[in-house]
Amino acid sequence: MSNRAESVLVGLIGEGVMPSLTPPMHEREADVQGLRLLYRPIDLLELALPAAAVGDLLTAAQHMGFNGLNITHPCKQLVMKHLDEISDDAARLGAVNTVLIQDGRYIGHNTDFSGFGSALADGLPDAHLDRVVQLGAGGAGSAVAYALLKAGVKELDLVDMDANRAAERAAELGELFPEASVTPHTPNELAQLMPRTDGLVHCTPIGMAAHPGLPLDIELLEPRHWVADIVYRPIDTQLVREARAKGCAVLDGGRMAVGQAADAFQLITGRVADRERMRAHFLELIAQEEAAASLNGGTLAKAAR
Ligand SMILES: NC(=O)C1=CN([C@@H]2O[C@H](COP(=O)(O)OP(=O)(O)OC[C@H]3O[C@@H](n4cnc5c(N)ncnc54)[C@H](O)[C@@H]3O)[C@@H](O)[C@H]2O)C=CC1
Ligand SMILES: O=C1C[C@@](O)(C(=O)O)C[C@@H](O)[C@@H]1O
Repeated sequence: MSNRAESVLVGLIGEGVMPSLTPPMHEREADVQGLRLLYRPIDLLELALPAAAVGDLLTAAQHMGFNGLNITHPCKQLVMKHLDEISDDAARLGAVNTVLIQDGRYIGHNTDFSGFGSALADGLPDAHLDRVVQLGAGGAGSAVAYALLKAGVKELDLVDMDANRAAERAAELGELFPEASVTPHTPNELAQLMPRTDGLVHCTPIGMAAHPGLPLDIELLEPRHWVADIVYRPIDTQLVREARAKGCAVLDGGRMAVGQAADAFQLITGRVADRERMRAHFLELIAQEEAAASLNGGTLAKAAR
């Protein structure tokens, strides 16, 4: 038996979270550090609960002695009205993916943006950040764009096939970062944008096992560009492979997945996670998944993200 101060109980609330690699990443890191930590997925689909149940689940988690929660699709905005305190960045970004339960209070943070930010700094330390093209302005893309602007990107070209979404996100981000220029575009403008950019960040689902292929004409990529993909199932997406073959400096999507987990681990446990050790474990898990999928004829697509 142990209490909240002696061991750590964490959950992940969202739809389709059973295949998530975040629980094993936290548990392994805690094991190595000699910390007793259990991390359970709480899947709204399995429980047949609507996204609006997130508030009741927070209360239940508090009653049951949870120390913290990760929150994912479709609850990252919905959860905010149930919180007692929200970090400045999460409030500005308008999304929470980590909730600490402390002294009966709920405190929200966002480690998607901080995880991408540290991934970029660690994985592409020499990347020029004056001008960046970002493809995809959805949920994850919003956190990534926020991180890019915080990292000092001066001109961010936000490209999405949904022109309204690109325009809305660009306007929101432009207000948050008035010193930068954030411009919305559609994919048919990429031929004009790529020759002017330092790097490309990819945040659409293209390249996932369920959506194979390339998100842009690969001829537009030059060896001087750096490329960051956030898709990590598979870890070597076609974009990652072809960018590497061209000689581009490349960041794979696993870096962000590990970054968000490492930052949440630190917030929840108060201990610093060893990111390289966590990444090595993450790559092991992905390799196991990819090997199992190739035995089953490519059903990696079943994994949610
Ligand atoms: N590395 C990590 O930690 C994470 C990675 N992901 C990856 O990021 C991908 C995107 O996730 P979300 O932003 O949550 O999805 P989302 O569905 O909220 O957004 C995707 C956006 O891409 C746009 N889009 C789709 N196809 C496009 C194309 N061909 N050209 C231009 N725009 C296009 C859509 O209009 C939409 O705005 C996921 O599929 C997943 O693979 C997601 C979350 C975390
Ligand atoms: O969106 C994501 C992905 C995630 O849900 C996962 O399954 O790894 C974990 C969340 O913390 C993060 O915000």
